[in-house]
Amino acid sequence: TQTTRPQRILKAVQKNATKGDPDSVISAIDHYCKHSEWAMNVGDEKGSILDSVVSEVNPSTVLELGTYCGYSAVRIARLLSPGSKLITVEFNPAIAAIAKQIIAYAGIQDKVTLVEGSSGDLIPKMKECFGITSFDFIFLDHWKDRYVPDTKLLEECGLLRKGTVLLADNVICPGAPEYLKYIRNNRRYESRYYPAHLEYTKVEDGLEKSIFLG
Ligand SMILES: O=C(NCCCCc1cc2ccncc2s1)c1cc(-c2ccc(F)cc2)cc(O)c1O
Ligand SMILES: [Mg+2]
Repeated sequence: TQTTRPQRILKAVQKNATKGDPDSVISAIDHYCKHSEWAMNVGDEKGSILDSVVSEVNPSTVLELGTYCGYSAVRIARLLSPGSKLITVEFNPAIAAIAKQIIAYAGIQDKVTLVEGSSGDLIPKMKECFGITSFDFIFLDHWKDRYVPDTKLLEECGLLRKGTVLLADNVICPGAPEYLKYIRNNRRYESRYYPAHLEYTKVEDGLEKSIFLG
């Protein structure tokens, strides 16, 4: 019977990466998606920008919206200091099951909590469920039309603090025009665009970094 793309990505990790070595997991996924089949991981070009922003912020609490196969969760968690936590939200249970295995294979499962469900339902429960007061860093990589409502929800739930950094993937392709309009015209945020390309392609894309000013 036919396997799914996430299952094939997990197989490539198990075949080509070294257990407990996050960098080899990242390389194995990028190699597979460059040479075998495209997949919607943030990829190596935008991933390097993600790395630099995470390293600069050095966050203790991270929220990722949109786990997919766990590629960006591994990228982020491998850079976190001991005691820091990444909470990552995935909508699709079958995909979440693969991501959990890839995160475990990389050996960074102690830093990552993968939650299944929709961001709109889960964000209001973050404080009570995970004892989070606020997030230091948020990576938006889920449904592009959820970027604005979920940013507003994070504000309303008091999950942003002065200096919280939001980094949004795909603001050009597939695109998040309402998000760019919202965040760039909002005096409570200081935003900067990082031009790049859609993962594993020459198509224009980029990341929008926004600092919440309180
Ligand atoms: O849709 C994308 N990513 C979201 C997947 C949706 C997963 C979730 C939705 C949801 C809702 C509520 N709460 C939790 C979640 S988790 C996505 C798509 C492309 C792309 C680009 C060009 C193409 F031709 C075709 C696809 C590239 C990317 O980098 C992406 O991130
Ligand atoms: Mg993306």
